[in-house]
Formats: sequence, structure tokens, C-alpha cells
Amino acid sequence: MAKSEAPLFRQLFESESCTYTYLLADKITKEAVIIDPVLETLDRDVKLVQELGLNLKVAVNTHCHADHITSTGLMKKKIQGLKSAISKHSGASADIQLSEGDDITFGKHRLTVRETPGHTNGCVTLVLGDGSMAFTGDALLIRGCGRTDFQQGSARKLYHSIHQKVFKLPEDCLLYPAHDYKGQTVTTVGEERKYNPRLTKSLEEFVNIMDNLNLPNPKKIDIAVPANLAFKWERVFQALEMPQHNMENSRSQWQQGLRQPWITRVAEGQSPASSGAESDTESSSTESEKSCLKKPEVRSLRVLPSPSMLQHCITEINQQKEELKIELQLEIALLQGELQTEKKQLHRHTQKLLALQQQARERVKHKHSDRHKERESLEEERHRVEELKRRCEEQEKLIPSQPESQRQQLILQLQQQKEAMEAAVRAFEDWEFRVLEQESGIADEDEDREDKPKEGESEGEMKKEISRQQHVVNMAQERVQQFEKQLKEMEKEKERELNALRKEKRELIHATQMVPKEKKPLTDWSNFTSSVPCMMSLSPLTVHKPPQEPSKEAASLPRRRSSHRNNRLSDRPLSVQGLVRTLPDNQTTEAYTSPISSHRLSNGHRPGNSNGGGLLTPCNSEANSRAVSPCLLDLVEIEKKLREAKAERERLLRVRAERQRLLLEERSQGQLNSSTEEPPEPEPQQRLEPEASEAIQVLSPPSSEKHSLPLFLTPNFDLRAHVESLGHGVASCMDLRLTPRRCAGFLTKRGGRVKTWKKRWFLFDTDHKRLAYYTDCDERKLKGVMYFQAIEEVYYDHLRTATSSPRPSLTFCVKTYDRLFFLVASNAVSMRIWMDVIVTATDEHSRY
Ligand SMILES: N[C@@H](CCC(=O)N[C@@H](CSS)C(=O)NCC(=O)O)C(=O)O
Repeated sequence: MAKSEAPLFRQLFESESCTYTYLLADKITKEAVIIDPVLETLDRDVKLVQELGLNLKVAVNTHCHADHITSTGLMKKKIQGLKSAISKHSGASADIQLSEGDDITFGKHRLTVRETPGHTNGCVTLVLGDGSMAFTGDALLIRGCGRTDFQQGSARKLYHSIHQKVFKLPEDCLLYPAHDYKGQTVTTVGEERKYNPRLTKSLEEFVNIMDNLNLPNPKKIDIAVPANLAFKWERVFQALEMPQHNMENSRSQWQQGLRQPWITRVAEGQSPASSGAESDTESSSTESEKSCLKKPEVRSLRVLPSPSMLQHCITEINQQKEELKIELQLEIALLQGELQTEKKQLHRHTQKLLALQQQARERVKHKHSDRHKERESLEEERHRVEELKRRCEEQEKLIPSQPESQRQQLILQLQQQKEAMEAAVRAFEDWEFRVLEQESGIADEDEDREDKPKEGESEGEMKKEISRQQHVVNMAQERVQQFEKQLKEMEKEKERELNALRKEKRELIHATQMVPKEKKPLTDWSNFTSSVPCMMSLSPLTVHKPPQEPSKEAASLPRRRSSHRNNRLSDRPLSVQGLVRTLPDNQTTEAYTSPISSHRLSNGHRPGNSNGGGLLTPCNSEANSRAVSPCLLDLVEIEKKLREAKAERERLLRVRAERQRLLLEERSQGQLNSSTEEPPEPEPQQRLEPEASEAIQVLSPPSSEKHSLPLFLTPNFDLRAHVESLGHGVASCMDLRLTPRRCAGFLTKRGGRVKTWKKRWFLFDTDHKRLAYYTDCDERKLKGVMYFQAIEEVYYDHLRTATSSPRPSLTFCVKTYDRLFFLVASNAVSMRIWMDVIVTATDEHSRY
């Protein structure tokens, strides 16, 4: 390839793991690809991409690294439209799953994927289209090769990979490895074929060499492998409260099977979404998360299920423990990274402060020596002036004794001398005055400002700069301390979470051992309902029972990140329908706790005590449960029916949502076309087929038929009136501003990553269909938003999940599809109002 046609090429180095990152770009189109970027050098790389004006399309990892964490996940957050890529055999999640022969194109250039397993299963070598250069990752290193003693490493595979895929490239093809520990930067196929001490040997010799390398494990292997392999970056971003739009967009595109234009497959037919590890990873994660949701329920059974079920639970706990460990370790690693950065900054600021202080000291020293010199000169001048004075006086005394003829002349001379002396005295006195002024720190108004900044002024500036710098240092110190504290907390959290899981596992193992001795497993319905401390489920049916004594495990469960995720409509328990009761404000918080906290609030399910889900009646009261006592077969049958009903319900909801969408479209079209008022459309549900509305009546909460539109979309919906109609004393609640369309007030919110509690101004806005929170009531600085569609549930934190809450009895939870928010109200009345206000939004969610 002619020089002008060669792509832009940069070899970048990360010194901690001795990793090379490569940046390639088309010089004309500016489309670019980055290979093996490292977390530690993320900012440097992003800056370079920006400075070069590149359009970074793909961040590709040559394999799942064991010695460092890739920055592709975070880079995607910083560079819009960027896609991550890795071999489909790596088992790691990425937007693009690469296979042999795939091309990653950037402008008129391309990198072709050659699978070179051996160091790991998912190692690839990326060859530039014209064969002039190749990026070998850890397969081939300069005069060496990647180790084969972990991550499915295989010396034989590696030997074949290099001989067949790398050594077959042209002799002069430049080879760029992912690491070098000796300062070498590049090699060629020809050189390596001749001089590589390992790969010039026979296969058996090579295997022997590789089996006896005895290298210590990479220092970061425990964090890096799981982080690069299986970690869901979304969780980090969620923990960091970072926006996820890019990722969500890209994901949904892949989910729709859209092929990125810059990736081409040799063998067509498999879309990345259908074949790639990402979708696998996604589904497996969803599975594990789903099972996590079930776990607490299964685990809390007093009645012992089958040993295989328990065994399954134990496996899941192990898996959950591993996931949690990885997640927390990575969070810890990220915190450590941030702490390092802060420490570096603190060091820089401290250095700057020290330099400024030194400068100030030198200035003072200079000033002193200048003053000293000036004083000396002043003294000399004083002597000179005094000498002049003395001479004048002597002269004056001599004149009377001189002959008459000379006197006139002498008087004239004396006059001149006196004038000169007086001028010198005046100049001296001015000078002396200035010096005294300077010494006493008074600025001389007459000093020439332009030529020389006034001493006092520059000194003042310096002092200001020093105190500013001191402030910066103090702030940095505070941040460092905060990070250190967070790290400690995170470590503790990790220990707590892992201990809880360990304990659960121990209990399950114990339970497994007990099973054969158990006489009546899973046969008596009353056992379930009367003795189960929190809840049990034969998925998807979930039976809730208010806890008498919330066990530690139960209390810890909602805190688990993995169990909050993907709890979408299809997984949501149906037992909540119709279980909500509203209590008047004059009841205590605790009294209010039981009925609501144990069941999820959902709009339109109130007021009243009726059980909307007829099928679930047995579970809702002890009396009922004892009366029914179904056997396991009944439960299975119920479960099956419920599943069918749920599927039907979802279908109907989809139909309804579609109709509503069309209706709204029609309405807005109508509003556009005509200024005359249209007669109101019948509510969508009324237009459903008879069996559809019937089914909805069976499965929907008793009053929800009236609300086929979300409450706030129904004509004339008045939020304030609605809340008042529920019996709340809105007028007497001074903490809230409740209008027909909005509710606003302060709530204390727990942070996403660091579990600190911050007072925020919350605004429930039915016009914008969102619950937003701001730093202050001026609503200028938006801190976060929960869209109504995303809000799933609102419930009182009766399990005291928010262990560090400043007011546990005033803490409630808002669960969105991907996060749990802990909020603390200032008093019980405002908490109840807030819960009732926010719950109106769940209707919006349940439409989807
Ligand atoms: N000291 C480093 C790890 C060094 C190491 O094991 N390098 C790997 C590639 S990174 S997994 C390797 O394959 N080396 C082969 C060799 O012959 O050195 C650390 O602690 O990170």
C-alpha cells in the first residue's frame, strides 16, 4: 500500500500492564478503530481520538484480558456510537461478536479477523486488509508468545494458530503484539519465524516450554478476567449514576438484529444478536437474575422442597455469590482507580501549593534584601545631604570674615549651594518617606503602576493564590478521605453480602441434609401460609405474606443488585392485584406498614380489602389459606392456569396499548386537522372483544377497569383532588406542594453507588410524565429522572432494607425496572401522600 494510502496509525502504551493499545483511522473519512484499550489510559485515548478529530467506530479486544480491565465499556459512554467487539468464543459480552473472516471496516480500510486460540479460546489476530500489519494480541509476542496456563489456554492450539494463521502472513508483515515487557515495539513475520525462541521449536518442544514457564499469575487476574468476561457494565454505570442511553440504543439495535455497516461477515446468515455471546450472556444473566428473584422465595420455605430443588438453589447461590463478588470487586477496583486519580491530583495540588509557598518565601527574602540595600543607599544619601548642609553652614559662617569686595560673590555662591542642598534634602525626604511607606505596607499612590506592579498588590495576589490553592488541596484531601471511606464501606458491604450468601448456602445445605428425614414435604398448603416467614413462590405465582419477624436474609434480599433487575411485567407477581388498602393519615406509620409493605402498591387497586385475583384468595389470609389447603398438584395446576392467564393478559395489554397509541395518534391528528372539539372517544378497553375484557376483569384489580388510560391521562385528572379523595390531609401537609398536575417537595434519597443520603427536591410531573429530582427547590439543577413508564412499584421499606436510612420508619422504595430508589420523607403524612402520588405512575408502567 502506498504511504499516502496507509491508515493513520498510533501505538500507545500502558505502563502498569505493559499493554499496547492501537489506534487506526482512515485519513480521509476519519473513521477509526481502537484495539485493546486499557481502563487506566481511557482519558488519554479518548483525548487523542478527539484531538485527531476521529470518528471512533469500534473498540475491539483481541481477547478477554487477564492482566488489565478493558476500557471499552467506559469508552462507549464517552464516545457516542462506539461499539465494542470481541471474539464470540471469548464468552465476554460486547456489541459485536467476531468470527473468523469478519471484517472491521473503517473508511476504505479493514481489519480481518483471524482466530488464533491458544492463549485463550477467544484470541484473535487482526490483519490489516493489505497484509502490511497485524495485531496479534497475546497470541504472538515479540520473541515470545502468550502463556497458556489459564483461561482455557492450550499450548498445542497456540502453536497451530501461530504457524497456520500468523506465520502464513507475508514475511514483511509488521506484527504488533498486545504486550511487551522489554521495550520492544514491533516485529515482522520473517523475524519471528526465524528468531522466536519458542515458536521455532517443534510442537512437542513448544508444549514442554510452555508447560514449564512457571510464571506468576497476573496481579489483577481476579478482577480483570471476570470484569472483562462477564461483567455487566450497565451495573457500573447504574452504580455511578451515569446515563445509559448509548448502550441502550445500541443494545436495542442489536436486539432488532441490525448489522452495523462496518462489520461484514464472510459466512452470512447469523446475526450477531442471534449468534453472539452477548445475547447468550444477556439471556443467561436474565435467567440467573430471574432465578435470583425466585431464590429468596424458595429459600425462605420452612417446608422443605425436593433435594434437587435445593441443590439447584445452592448452585444458584454459588453463581450469585460469584456474580456479586465480581461486581463488588469491580466496583472496588473502580473506586480504587478513582482514589488513585484523586490522590494524584492531591499530590499535584500539594506540590503547587508548596511551590507557591516557596515562591512567597523567596519574595519576602528578596524584598528584605532589597529593602536592606535601599536603606543603605538611603543612609548614604542622608550623609551626603547632611554634608551639603554642613558645608553651607560653614560657608555662611565664613562670609562675614571675608573682604567686602568678595562677599557679594560668596553670598551668590552660597545661595546656589543652599538651593542645591534643599533640592537634595527634598529628594531625600521623598525617598525616605516612600521607603517608610513601603515598610509600613502603605501603598504609594503616586508610584508608576504601569512599569512595575505595586509590591503590596502582587503580594496580596500571591497570598490570595496561596489560600486558593490551600482550599483546592483541602478539597482534594476531603475527596481522598471520602473515597477511602467509600472503599472501606464497599469492602464491608462486600463482606456483608457475601456472608449473607454464605449463610444462606449453609442453611440450604443443612436443609438438603434434612430432606430425606422430612415426612410430608410440600403437601400441606397450610404449612406454606401459616409458617412461611416472608414469601414463597412457585414461579410465576408469588404469594406474599406479611412478615412477623423479618429474617436477616429476607431483609438483605432486596438490596442485591442482581435481584432488582429485569423484573419486568412478565415476571411480576400477579398476587399483588387488589391487595392494597389505604389507611387514613391518623394511623401510625407502623400500623400502615403491614398491609401495604407486604404487597406492592399499584394504582387503581384501592380502596377496599377485596382480593382482586380470585385465584390467589387462598394465600391472602390465614383463614382462607387454612380453608383451601390445596396439594402440590393443585398448586401446579394453579400455576399453569396463571401462566396461561398471564400470557393472555399480556397479549390483551399489548392490544390495548396499541389501540391507545392509535387513539392518541388519531386524537392528536384530529386536533391538528380541526379546531372544533371532537366527541370523546370510547375508552380503548370498552372496544376490546368481549372475551378480552372478561379476561382483564379476572386478572386486573377490581377498580382498574375504569382506568384503561393511566390516571393522569384521563380527562380532567386532578392529582390533588385524587390524593384528597384518598383521605389525606393535603392542606395540613406543609412539606408538599400539591397541585392538580404536580406534586413537589423535599425527600431524602439514597445515592446509587455510595449509599449516602442526600436531600433532593422531588417533582412528580404528570404533564411530563416523570418524577424528577433536583438539588434544590429552584429546580435548576436536575439530578435524575424516573419516567413513569419505568416505575413499577412503590412500597414501604418494612424490611428495613435501607439499613442506613436516617429515618427507617419514614423510608419507602420506588422500584423502577432497573433500579430501586430509597426515599425518606420528612413525616408520615407526606410519606403516605408521596407514595399515593407516585403509585399513580405505575399505571403508566403497567401499560407496557
Ligand atoms: N506481570 C504481569 C503479567 C505478565 C503475564 O503473565 N503476561 C501474559 C500476558 S497478559 S495475560 C503472558 O502471556 N506472558 C507471557 C510471557 O512469556 O511472559 C502482571 O502481573 O500483570
